[in-house]
Amino acid sequence: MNQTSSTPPHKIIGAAVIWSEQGQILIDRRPLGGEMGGLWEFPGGKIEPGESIEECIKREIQEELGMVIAVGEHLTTIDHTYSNLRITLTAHHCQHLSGEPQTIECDEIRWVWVNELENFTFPPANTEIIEAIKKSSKQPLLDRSKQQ
Ligand SMILES: Nc1nc2c([nH]c(=O)n2[C@H]2C[C@H](O)[C@@H](COP(=O)(O)OP(=O)(O)OP(=O)(O)O)O2)c(=O)[nH]1
Ligand SMILES: [Mg+2]
Repeated sequence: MNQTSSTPPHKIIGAAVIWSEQGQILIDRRPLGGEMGGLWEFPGGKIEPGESIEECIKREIQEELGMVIAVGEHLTTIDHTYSNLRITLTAHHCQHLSGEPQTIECDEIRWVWVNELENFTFPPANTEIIEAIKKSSKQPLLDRSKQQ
C-alpha cells in the first residue's frame, strides 16, 4: 500500500581506486540516462554469487574499462541509503597493470589528482570515500614497493 515504507533493495558493490604510476586516480562518468547518469564514480559494480569483493572489483574493471588491475589494500566500506536503494560499497586501492582504459560501460574516463576530485560531481555516498582517500597514504602500493 505505502511503497515508501518498504525496505529498499540492497546492493553490495565493489569499487576500485585505481592509481597510475604518477599518482593519479581513475574516475569515470556514468552513462547519461541510466541510474545516477552523468555522475562521476570510482569504477565497479555489483558482487556476483560466490565472489569475493576483490574478485568482483577485478572483474568489473575488466568488463567496464578493459583494464587489468591488481587489487590492493582495503580503503573503506560505506553503507548508504538512497531514496530507493541501499548500497554497501567497499573500495580498495588498486594498481593499473595493463590495458588502456576504454569507455566500454561509461561515457568518459579521466585520470585526476586527489585535489582535483572536488571538481567532479559524485553520488552522495562518495563523500566518505573521497575523505578516506585524502586521509590514506597517497600511493600505498607504490610506497610499499619503494620501501623494499
Ligand atoms: N561503481 C560505483 N558505484 C557507485 C559509486 N557510488 C555510488 O553511489 N554507486 C552506486 C551507483 C549504483 O547504484 C551502484 C553501482 O552499481 P552499478 O550500476 O555500477 O552496478 P554494475 O556495474 O554491476 O552494473 P549493472 O549490472 O547494474 O548494469 O552503486 C561509485 O563510486 N562507484
Ligand atoms: Mg558499474
